[in-house]
Amino acid sequence: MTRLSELGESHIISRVLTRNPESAHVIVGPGDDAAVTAPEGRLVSTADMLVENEDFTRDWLDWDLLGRKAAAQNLADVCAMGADPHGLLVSLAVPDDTDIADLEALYSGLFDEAERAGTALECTVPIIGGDLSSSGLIVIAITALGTVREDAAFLRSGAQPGDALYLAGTVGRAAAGLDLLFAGLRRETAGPELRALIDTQLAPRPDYGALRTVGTPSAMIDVSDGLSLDLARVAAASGVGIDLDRALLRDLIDPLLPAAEVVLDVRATGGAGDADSSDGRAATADDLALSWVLDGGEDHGFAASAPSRQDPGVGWRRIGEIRTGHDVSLDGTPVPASGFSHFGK
Ligand SMILES: Nc1ncnc2c1ncn2[C@@H]1O[C@H](COP(=O)(O)OP(=O)(O)O)[C@@H](O)[C@H]1O
Ligand SMILES: Cc1ncc(C[n+]2csc(CCOP(=O)(O)OP(=O)(O)O)c2C)c(N)n1
Ligand SMILES: [Mg+2]
Repeated sequence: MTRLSELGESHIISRVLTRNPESAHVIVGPGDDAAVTAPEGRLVSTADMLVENEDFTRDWLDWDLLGRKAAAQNLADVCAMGADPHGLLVSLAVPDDTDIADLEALYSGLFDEAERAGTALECTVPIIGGDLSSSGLIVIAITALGTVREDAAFLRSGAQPGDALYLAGTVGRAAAGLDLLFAGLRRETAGPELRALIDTQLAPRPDYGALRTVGTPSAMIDVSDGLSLDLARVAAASGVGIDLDRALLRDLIDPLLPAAEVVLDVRATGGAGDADSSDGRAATADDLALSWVLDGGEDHGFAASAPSRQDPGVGWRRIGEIRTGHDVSLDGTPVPASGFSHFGK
């Protein structure tokens, strides 16, 4: 083991960046005061961080998966705007006794996810810079840049009554994985079905390719905080109501039932269990699975509205419709916006 405190900063940076892909649009990459790149079209920028104890715990830390998650949550935001990712700025604070091998694993996860997005969208996604600091708690803050053709960005504000509502990827699986982790399960010991849910929490895999098949959506959002909260944002931005169809959510709910049984069992026997769950009162496996699907966001599924006559394209499933009004409902019954919020409200 070699601790970071035994190495110099520039040595650490060059070690972790050995896999950084060559990219024609990068004129000056990591190593100068700032990066110089050549974007084509309009610049799209977003930032998202992962903070120890808020977004993950040391207890279930896997550095490679943490890197994948950090890249995925930023790339999902850029791509949900309809943009091609252009590059990542990676700012990192870690304890100075961190093993360099762990940091290399983190960057390997970042590069793997950036490559997955690049393959889906036919572009190269390099790391163009960042910052490194020492801290008791691990914090990874990424700024992702992308480019989009003039007037081609997908916004939250264009949904129209009568449009259909579609989802690419999943919702609820990462929330199920989180409750399994809080219930004491670990990916190393869980069976394949529950392990897949834990893996979605630890390293979500957004369906970037679906953003190529979507055609022209009237509105789009990356579901990071849960359908109930994120669709309420679309409803507010578009001045519409949104009705989810429970029958169309069945394919998302049913695969979560075994995990819901496990979590309810652990809670019933007084184990850890609901340290962070938003469902509070779920009494049955079906209620709990539904609450994961409505309020669980970290899968980074994409929700989009489009005229219902428009073919939804490969990777998209219909989950509801846009109507007049201003709230989100499930089969006509209002759904409270109780997705995730860092400050509790
Ligand atoms: N500290 C901040 N300073 C400025 N803008 C911010 C800050 N935090 C969030 N925002 C902006 O507020 C909006 C909502 O943020 P957030 O809920 O994190 O969005 P998302 O779910 O897409 O990541 C975004 O446009 C984001 O850029
Ligand atoms: C230890 C721990 N507690 C709680 C959560 C749940 N959680 C943390 S962030 C988040 C939502 C998404 O994160 P956010 O920073 O809001 O992403 P953004 O909306 O900005 O993309 C959820 C459900 C978690 N993953 N790990
Ligand atoms: Mg954010």
